[in-house]
Amino acid sequence: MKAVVKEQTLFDHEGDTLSLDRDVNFEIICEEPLVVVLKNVVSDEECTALINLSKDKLKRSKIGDARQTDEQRTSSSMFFEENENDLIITIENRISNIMNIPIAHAEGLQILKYSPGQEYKAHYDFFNENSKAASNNRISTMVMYLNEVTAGGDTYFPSLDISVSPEKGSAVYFEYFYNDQNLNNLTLHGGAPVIEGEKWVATQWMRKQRIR
Ligand SMILES: O=C(O)CCC(=O)C(=O)O
Ligand SMILES: [Fe+2]
Repeated sequence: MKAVVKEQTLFDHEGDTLSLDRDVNFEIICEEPLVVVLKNVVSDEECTALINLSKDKLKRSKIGDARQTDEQRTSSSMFFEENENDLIITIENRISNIMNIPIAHAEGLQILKYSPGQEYKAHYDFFNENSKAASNNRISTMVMYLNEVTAGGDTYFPSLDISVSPEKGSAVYFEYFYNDQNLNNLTLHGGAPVIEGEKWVATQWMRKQRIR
């Protein structure tokens, strides 16, 4: 019989609560690759502030090394600068604690807005091994939901048969820094089309090495 050896994970928290500047509750919904749903990550006030600070700066989202627009991703988005303001500093520090990765490895926080019919088709967050960006590749993601979506907009993982419904202040975390590339590939995921209402999310991507 082949022994099942579990790989080490980045998210290394025990129990079901993280006592940070607020109490964040979490539940592991897949062990390998690790997928975690977290509640109470972002307060109502922070959700509102993130939306208000970004709404006049949104542009049609781009993807890939060439930064082109594509039907793959029809949302609008923007990035905050690192340490852009006190709110961003507070949230980045909380995220860094949750993701268990120093803030120096964090890309700027991205805000995404989807209107009805808009989606982000299934994709990997890590860069293709042949791309330039892969030399300091992404290793983990946390998607935070900033509003209540009336209908649709789930984050889905087709290879894992998992789907997470957006809930204001909650988040989904996953990582893809496994030695076994099959595990990384299982983190294929997408944002399902919004059916009614808007969907606002903040995405944090972490890199293997520092980028700031
Ligand atoms: O909108 C979602 O549910 C997923 C977003 C996402 O996959 C990303 O920002 O990389
Ligand atoms: Fe993604």
